[in-house]
Amino acid sequence: MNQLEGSSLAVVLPVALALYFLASLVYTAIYNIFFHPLAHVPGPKLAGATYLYQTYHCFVGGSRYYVKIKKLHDIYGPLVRITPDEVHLSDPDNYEKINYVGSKYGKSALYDAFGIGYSTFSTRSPEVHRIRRGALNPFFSRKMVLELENIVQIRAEKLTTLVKQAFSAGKALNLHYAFRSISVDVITDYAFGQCYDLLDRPDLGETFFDMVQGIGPTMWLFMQWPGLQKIALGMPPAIASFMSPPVGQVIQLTAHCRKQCAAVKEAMDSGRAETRPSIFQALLSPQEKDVDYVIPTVDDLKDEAYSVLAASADTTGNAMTVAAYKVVSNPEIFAKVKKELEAEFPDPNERLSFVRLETLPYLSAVIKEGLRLSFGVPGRLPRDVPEGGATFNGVFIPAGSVVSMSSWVLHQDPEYFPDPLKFDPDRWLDPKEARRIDKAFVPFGKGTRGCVGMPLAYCELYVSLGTLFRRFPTMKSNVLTPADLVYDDYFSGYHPTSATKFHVTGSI
Ligand code: HEM
Repeated sequence: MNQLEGSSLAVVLPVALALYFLASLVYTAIYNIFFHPLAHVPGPKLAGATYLYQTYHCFVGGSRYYVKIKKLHDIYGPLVRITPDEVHLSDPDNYEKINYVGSKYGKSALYDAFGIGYSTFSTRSPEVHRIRRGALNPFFSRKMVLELENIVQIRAEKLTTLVKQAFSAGKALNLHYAFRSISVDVITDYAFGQCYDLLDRPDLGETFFDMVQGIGPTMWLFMQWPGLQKIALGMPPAIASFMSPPVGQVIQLTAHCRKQCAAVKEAMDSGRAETRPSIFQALLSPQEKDVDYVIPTVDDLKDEAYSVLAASADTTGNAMTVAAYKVVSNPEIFAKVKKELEAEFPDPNERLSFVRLETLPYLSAVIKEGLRLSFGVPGRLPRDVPEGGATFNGVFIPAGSVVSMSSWVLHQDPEYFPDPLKFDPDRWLDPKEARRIDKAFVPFGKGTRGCVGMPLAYCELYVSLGTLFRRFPTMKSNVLTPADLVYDDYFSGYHPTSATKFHVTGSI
């Protein structure tokens, strides 16, 4: 081959590859729009044609595809095709058709993007999930939460100390981070038997939470291009951190979880007892398990630990932040909360027990509004349609397609929540109305795949908020704008890094 032929090949080859790529993109788009089994579902043509539409909204302007999806429902109705293979639903009547106990709807391929395939959270098959979830359930049951309530009470006392220290020094306390730290300290103490003690750090865990938030975008990246995940996570940590700090952080956090799991397994193998049963010990023990239960390896356990940590931190933190901010910044609501708490707990320094706090109707309504407007997981929860397909609002969706619903859409449905963005505890006070609107209230999901940590989350919310409101009745908050309270969706919702964080000031 002479030099001329070599150089023309160097030009022709990339052009040919580009043309091939373009042609296959056009071919796929035409197929998706006109011949795909979901071609009959309404929605923007571009969203049905290519995944790049979703990618654009997940990366540009914060990760806010969930906001766009709600707007698409206003245009297209209760079913919207949001990717070539996925239909988003907005009618609350459909929620329990998908999310019921014993549901045959498995989790979609999106869950592979988390890279924690063994975890109960990411397990896609309903059959395998039933066995894994069965092993996890007893550890997070209400009974167990009541037995281990002291773990939460210790953090409520620490929070009291932190507020007192800040107020007596004339300083503001950053509750945004303090609430998240409570959540991580509780779960690491409760489930791992080894507390991270973020509340004791001078930055209240800010660096830890910045790291967790930094991991977020990689999830969308791996979802869009799954091949990247194996390459990225297989890299030596130092190289990964150099090439992509967030991927380095994923590797670092998983390595940390793995180390904890290995230490417990080693202790169990050598017959050393833990001071208190941990989730690892429970999962490694064959007692009271399904006959098909397979004892997990250390790597499997690491997936479970990582998922429980990630699932609990910002979800609980967001709910506490929204509830507390809305109460403290609204004197009328704050006055009602204080009156109810003072009547039940005349001595502000007594321990406010979870079961007594739960009986207070107004505080309970405040917590429900906090959960409603913090949205739990704001984005969609995608599920594979099982064999036989399914019909939603008269539209048939074939098996193998993905259907999804989201709290962001349901929690703002005006038929259930008039003036939806108003923080209005009163809407929960009439028991008949509360039962009606409960249908569209899904912060924890529902059914078989609903949140396993719900009893623990409620305990944290009641005890931390009840204690704070009772002991600091004159505290004031800084002012947050809607832009400070919006979420970037990385499955958990994260306030943008540039957002002003929730602080309180006051005197003691
Ligand atoms: C206010 C706090 C919380 C909210 C709003 C929340 C919300 C949710 C939601 C919506 C799901 C369903 C996710 C899906 O379908 O993919 C879920 C699942 C899950 N949550 Fe939570 N969560 C909270 C706290 C916790 C805590 C404290 C834990 C700790 C144990 C936890 C552990 C889990 C796990 C392991 C799953 C997966 C369950 C399964 O697939 O069987 N969550 N959570």
